[in-house]
This record gives sequence, C-alpha cells and structure tokens, in this order.
Amino acid sequence: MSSQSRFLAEPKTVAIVGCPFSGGQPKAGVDQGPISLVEAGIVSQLEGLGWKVKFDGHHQFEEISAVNDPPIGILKNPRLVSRVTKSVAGVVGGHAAKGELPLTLGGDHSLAMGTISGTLSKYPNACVVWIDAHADINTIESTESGNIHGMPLSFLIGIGSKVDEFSWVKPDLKADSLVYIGLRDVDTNEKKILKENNIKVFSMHDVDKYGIGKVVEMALDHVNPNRDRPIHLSFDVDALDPSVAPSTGTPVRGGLTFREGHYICEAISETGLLVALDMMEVNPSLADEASVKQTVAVGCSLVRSALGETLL
Ligand SMILES: NC(=[NH2+])NCCC[C@H](N)C(=O)O
Ligand SMILES: [Mn+2]
Ligand SMILES: [Mn+2]
Repeated sequence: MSSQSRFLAEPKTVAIVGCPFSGGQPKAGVDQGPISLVEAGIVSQLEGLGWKVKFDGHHQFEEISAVNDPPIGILKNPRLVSRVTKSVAGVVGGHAAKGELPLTLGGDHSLAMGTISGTLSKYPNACVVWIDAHADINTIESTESGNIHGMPLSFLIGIGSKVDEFSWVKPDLKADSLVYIGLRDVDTNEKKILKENNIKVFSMHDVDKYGIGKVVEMALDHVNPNRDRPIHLSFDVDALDPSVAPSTGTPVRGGLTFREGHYICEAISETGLLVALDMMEVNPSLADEASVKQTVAVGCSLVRSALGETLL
C-alpha cells in the first residue's frame, strides 16, 4: 500500500461516511447496509491493511427526513434525496479537502450525486468509474420509475431538464470522464442518452468478449489515458451476479463473478489514483440470513481490494 495513493496525505487516511439512506428507491432495508458493513468489521479490516481509519458513527438524516415531500413530476422523495445528497457532498468534499479518502457506505445509489459532487469539489479533473448492472442516468423526462437512484449521473453530467430542488448539483462531470463496467439492464431511454452523449460503456457482453483484464485496461485508457487523473470508483453491489451478491434491491442475472468484481477493485488500487470509493445498494433485509452474510462479506472484501489488499 505504501507507494500508492498519489493524491492522498500521509498518513494514509480513509474516512468512512456511513449513509443509512433509502429514499432514492422504494425498498426498505438498504439504509441498514452501512450498519451491516461496519458491524462486519470493515474498520479493523482496513486498519489491518495499514490505513488510519476515521469513523465516528453513521450520518443521521432525521431532521431532513421530516420534510413534507410530495413528488415533483414523477420524482419520488425529491427534497429528501436532494438534501441528504447535498449534505453528503459537503462531508465527502471536506474529507477530500484534507487529503483523506472518503469511503461512502450506502444506502442507495442516489447518494453518488453527493459523493461525486464532493470529489469534484476537491479534484475537478477526477474521472468516474461506475460499476453497476444499471446505468443510473435517467433524466426527469426519461425515468419510468421516478426512483432517483436510477438518475444520479444525469444530474452530475447536466442532461435533462433542470429541477429547482437540485440546483445545488453542479453539472461538472464531463460525459467523457465517465466509464461504466458491468451494465446489463439499461432502460431504452437510457440507451439513447448513452449514445447521444457518447458515453463509454463496457457491458457484460464486453466482459464476456474481452475478459475483465482487458476491459479494465480499456476503461482506464478511455477516462485516464496517461494514468494521471484522480479516480472516483462508485461500486453498486448489484454489478455482481445475484449468486455472488443476492441481498440487493434490483438484482439482475448475468453479472460479474466474484473474481471479476475484485479484479476491478485491485486494478484500480494498483493505479495509485483512487481518491474516493462508494460501496452501494447492500440491502441486508433482502434474502435469507446466509445470503445477507455473503453479500455483506463481499461488500467488505471489494472495499479491501480497492484499498490495497492483494492476493499475494
Ligand atoms: N442504483 C440502482 N440499483 N438503480 C436501478 C435503476 C433501475 C431503473 N433504470 C430505474 O431508473 O429505476
Ligand atoms: Mn444497480
Ligand atoms: Mn446503481
């Protein structure tokens, strides 16, 4: 780990941002994800890798949750999601400003609106590697579900009509600074958005065709050709096959294997360019006890791989 993390201050510090939040989607339980990951021992696991770990409890969004929040158009919980993600942006940005690596534990993927905004506040030149079964790039016009966890990237890139409530989100992410790996459940409207904006996607078809090693190399060549830009890695656990990570709200078959998921994290770690990490959509109230345990353990081990754990 010692030679890694080109942008971080010494001693290498990871700041855990626990976000028990589920307002970006309809299923209860995803707010327990961060609690389970911490209970499974993620703090001591990261200390074991040589990191100084900052964690002073999960964030509480109670005050914000009290807001009266009728839908805007078909967007569900818009004020709640906006205010929670805005506060997360501040917290993540604050850690990044100090040279710490924010590790955000979700919670649903709408939180990435906050985490990526926070990263960009410190590193305007950061690129985003988004690992997911889904594209999460619906606009207010294109979303069919109204679930904001399917939309964060459209706000960050600045496509679709503006919603006043979300005016705090700066559309600072350029379409060519985003790359996806693992997609296999993309809405028809999203396919159009991805094409129109020329966004680079490595779907499961590409993983099958080229192998994960080549895919990660091509993905980094796209967003980070000189291997000199800070990387924000946003990992939705549903990128993994449901046989590997069953406890998540929108599982889709045909996903990444255990090793493919970990390989991505290891390869990003090896670049020394990682500045922020999200582990999202772990829902410990879905599926049986063994599945929950397995999913939480995989969430922890993906984080460890991204933060420098190696096989040898
Ligand atoms: N973060 C996720 N699991 N997103 C799932 C999104 C599913 C669908 N595309 C939607 O807009 O609702
Ligand atoms: Mn997903
Ligand atoms: Mn997602």
